[in-house]
Amino acid sequence: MTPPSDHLLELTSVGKHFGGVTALADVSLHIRQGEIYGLIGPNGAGKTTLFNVVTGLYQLDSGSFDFAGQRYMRCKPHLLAQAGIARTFQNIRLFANMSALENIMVGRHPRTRTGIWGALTRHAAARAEERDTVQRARELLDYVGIECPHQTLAKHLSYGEQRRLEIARALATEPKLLALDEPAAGMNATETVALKALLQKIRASGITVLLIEHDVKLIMGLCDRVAVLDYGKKIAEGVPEEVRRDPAVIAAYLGGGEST
Ligand SMILES: Nc1ncnc2c1ncn2[C@@H]1O[C@H](COP(=O)(O)OP(=O)(O)OP(=O)(O)O)[C@@H](O)[C@H]1O
Repeated sequence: MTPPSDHLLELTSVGKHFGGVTALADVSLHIRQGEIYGLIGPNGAGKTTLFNVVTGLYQLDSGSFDFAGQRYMRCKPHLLAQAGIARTFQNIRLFANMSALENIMVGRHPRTRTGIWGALTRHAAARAEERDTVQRARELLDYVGIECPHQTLAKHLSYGEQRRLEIARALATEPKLLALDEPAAGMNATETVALKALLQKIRASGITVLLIEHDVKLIMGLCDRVAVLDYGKKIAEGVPEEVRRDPAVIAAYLGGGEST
């Protein structure tokens, strides 16, 4: 099935189980080109599992997903990265002892052409590509608002800068879809405001964003549409105001102790 042209990602009846646990049950949703799509739900609702399915870390048990008009079944993470899906993780996963610049350069890998041989023999094409990689990494550091010297080790950046560096590394892959797993987790109010502005800038540049977030204020103020998962099922979807008032959503959060 070819999705309508503005559907960048389309999940159809996706199911995923771990032994007796149903992490995703018959989940169908689509994400439109150019929107910020929020995914919320109580702890254990299946949000990260959905991310892991669409980034190839987990294989789905049933259903299908299409990305940019192509069906992906049993696809490896690096192929999905090449297809244009980039992600960050719930816990920061930077190379702590590499510089901020080098962390971003690693992210360019899916888009480089000369490969390991070229790098080892250092022929002209490989040297030109490396210059481009460094240049693009510098631009991305500026783009996400990291102002420290580029050689600063990742571990010496502030918490908010480390989170933004992860986003820069994901952007280095030139994604069509940027999937962010709780990017505001642990941020203070000032850092969250800066993150919100960055995500708006990313959307304005034409990149579609899929966002898991427990900060409901951020989700409601930022997302074009929101889906709510509960016990692996999609219980609501719509514009933020609609979803906020949905009785099933209110019940799920009150029942789950309103962790968000
Ligand atoms: N690798 C795994 N092995 C076994 N069970 C898993 C695995 N990954 C997730 N689960 C289970 O699947 C369910 C959904 O988990 P998931 O991490 O996707 O939820 P979540 O909505 O992201 O939760 P949180 O907000 O706490 O991160 C949970 O019951 C979880 O224990």
